[in-house]
Amino acid sequence: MATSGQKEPIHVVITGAAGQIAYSLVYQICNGEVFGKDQPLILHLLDITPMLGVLQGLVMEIDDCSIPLVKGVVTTDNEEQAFKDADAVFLVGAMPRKEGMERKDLLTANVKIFKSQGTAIDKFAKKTVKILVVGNPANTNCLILAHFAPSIPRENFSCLTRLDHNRAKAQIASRLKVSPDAVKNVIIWGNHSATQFPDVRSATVNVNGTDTPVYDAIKDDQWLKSDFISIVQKRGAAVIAARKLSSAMSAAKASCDHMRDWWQGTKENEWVSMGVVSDGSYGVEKGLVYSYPVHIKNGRYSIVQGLPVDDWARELLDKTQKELLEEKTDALKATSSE
Ligand SMILES: NC(=O)C1=CN([C@@H]2O[C@H](COP(=O)(O)OP(=O)(O)OC[C@H]3O[C@@H](n4cnc5c(N)ncnc54)[C@H](O)[C@@H]3O)[C@@H](O)[C@H]2O)C=CC1
Ligand SMILES: O=C([O-])CC(=O)C(=O)O
Repeated sequence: MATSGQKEPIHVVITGAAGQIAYSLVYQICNGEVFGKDQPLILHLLDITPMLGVLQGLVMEIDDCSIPLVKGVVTTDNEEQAFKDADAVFLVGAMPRKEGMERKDLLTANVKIFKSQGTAIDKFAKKTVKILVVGNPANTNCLILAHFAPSIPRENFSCLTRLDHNRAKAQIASRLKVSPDAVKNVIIWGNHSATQFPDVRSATVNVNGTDTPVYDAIKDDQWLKSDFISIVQKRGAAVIAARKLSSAMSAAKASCDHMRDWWQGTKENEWVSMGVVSDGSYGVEKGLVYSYPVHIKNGRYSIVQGLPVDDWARELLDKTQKELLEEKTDALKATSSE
């Protein structure tokens, strides 16, 4: 029971808790950066049975951080125990890709995890649960999760494209030698894959106190329409080539940005990118998990409407949708054959 004046703890689930992203994620969640400095929480850490010993080490470290907001930690290899009464879920547990692979090469192995976890979330989580899928291929894993959790409202499902969003901001900021927080309203459209469309046609950058369109500030349309897009699309692969492991610190930071904004709201007149269940906006098939620009208020996102789509943009929006439709077919096939 919470003492008077203190909020009740919320139940926060992290899957793949023994892995590398989770190792960077746990502290940021526990210290109040995501759910608020006055929001106590109970952590539910799920991983597969052989990793339970590693989770014990993680719990020792959480204890040793001595963070007042942490009111309990549950470690488990059992999905019912993990998702019971969940308020917020970070689905990180899945195989990462190795050099030379595309994220969709992980589909057959990973999508089964999301069928099983969708079924468990449907039964055991709160109906208000906010779900973020990080494990790749993130959009299609999220689609499968939602498919197997029909009692959870569609707007409670999302996947991570905030890392791509942050990468796009960082590239623009570095080119203009300004701080990344001077760059606003970049968009990642579509799939968290090499077909995504990083779009800065509506983005602005604050230079000497004035918000200026990124295209006017950069003054190099050719770079913005080719190299910039390809750098952001292939950044994950570049990190793997250098580190021999996929992005973890930046993925954890982006996961926290995503959930914090969903929980606490976006700034007035600013949007962020989130993979969400499409309502048909921008000519995308209803039900696909597609990354859009979103505003968030009172814990609910709305897709930013009315942005211009010229022929060049239409082609890029359709190309990434086409890949998602192919992934959907493969994923439904892989999950129906059991
Ligand atoms: N959407 C995005 O922007 C990004 C997504 N990722 C993806 O995140 C996922 C995790 O990456 P890392 O932490 O680096 O991998 P990792 O291999 O270090 O950790 C994955 C963890 O998941 C666990 N796991 C496997 N099956 C599980 C199951 N059924 N239930 C619970 N846990 C399970 C593993 O035992 C392992 O501890 C990968 O699929 C990776 O590709 C990575 C970076 C960015
Ligand atoms: O590239 C990968 O496989 C990991 C990932 O999703 C990213 O870094 O964006």
